[in-house]
Amino acid sequence: MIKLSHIEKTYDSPSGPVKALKGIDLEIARGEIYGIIGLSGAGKSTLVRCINMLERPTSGQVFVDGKELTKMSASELREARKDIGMIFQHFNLLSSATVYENIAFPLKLAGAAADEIEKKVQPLLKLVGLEAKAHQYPSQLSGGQKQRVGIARALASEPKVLLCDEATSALDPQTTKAILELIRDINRKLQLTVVVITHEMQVVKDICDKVAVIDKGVIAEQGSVIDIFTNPQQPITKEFISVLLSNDLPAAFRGSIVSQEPAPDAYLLVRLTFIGERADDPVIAGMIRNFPEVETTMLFGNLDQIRSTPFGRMIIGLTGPHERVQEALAYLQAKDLKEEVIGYVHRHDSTAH
Ligand SMILES: Nc1ncnc2c1ncn2[C@@H]1O[C@H](COP(=O)(O)OP(=O)(O)OP(=O)(O)O)[C@@H](O)[C@H]1O
Repeated sequence: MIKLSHIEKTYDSPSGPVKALKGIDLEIARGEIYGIIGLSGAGKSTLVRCINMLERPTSGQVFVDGKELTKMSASELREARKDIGMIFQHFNLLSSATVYENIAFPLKLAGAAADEIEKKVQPLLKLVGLEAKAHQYPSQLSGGQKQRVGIARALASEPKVLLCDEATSALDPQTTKAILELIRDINRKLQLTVVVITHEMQVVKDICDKVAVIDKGVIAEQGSVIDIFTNPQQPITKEFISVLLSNDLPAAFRGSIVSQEPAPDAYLLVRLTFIGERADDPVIAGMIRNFPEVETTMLFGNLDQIRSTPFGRMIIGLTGPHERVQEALAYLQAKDLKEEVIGYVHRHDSTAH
């Protein structure tokens, strides 16, 4: 649905050229919700603005729905942009217009008649849950309601693509959840392709099917959200994920020295990640049964979900004869899960006294 081919964007600034995008290749399939995550200044806004040509790339090609936007004339582009709706962090509503008028605005601009506008705006008001607010002004609305107006307005021209530029960054966590749910609902109902620009991994986790991590104008890593979450490759990706997944040691071990060498009475700490149906597998029970000489302590565990895929994380501690502990570890390694050896650590909490 969207194809970016070697996009570069260089801005001229008083202090010299700024290379905001340095060769971006990206493909987004129809109906997908695609996240683009990056730190401030990474180039996210530039990238999303290149998709609808609000910003013209310095070089490279942009295709939306098979049409190359980068070679269109201004009038062709105006037409093509009807396929691309956009919502913004600060909503960008007309303060002197009512909710109804804001939603109707793009239709009015396109020269639609009042009865045609009415026919389109009413269902949109219903879709975003603002029927009762049609005649209020933006100043009378909450942030979440303002973004609902932004979404309805973006959908008025029946686009195939919705671009969301930090659309929930100005909202509290609860309102963010509700708006993300609405976007996903719309994605399903209208088969809309959605691009979500964000600096928050939680947003990616809650709504996106795929994600690209952008860093200093290049794509550092991209893939399905579940793969990126469970097997991040780049340090920047790991950093984004670490905000959501605590990599702290369990309290009883925090502050202790982690060694890769076995030591008497030390626990071998192992972090396990279970994905999908494997999340229910009785792997630990099997290990305990097979290695009765190894004492297994469950130190941390949580079960989460990414889209509809269960995703479990656990830290266990193994103690016992060195050989047996190594065999137990090998047993885990042979199983279909991700394991990461943290190292040998001594407990320092009260239970050790
Ligand atoms: N109009 C402009 N003129 C000059 N430089 C610009 C312009 N717009 C953006 N830049 C620069 O391009 C780089 C990428 O900016 P961009 O706004 O795309 O990043 P971003 O990831 O969206 O960041 P943020 O989340 O802070 O908005 C930055 O170094 C920025 O300073």
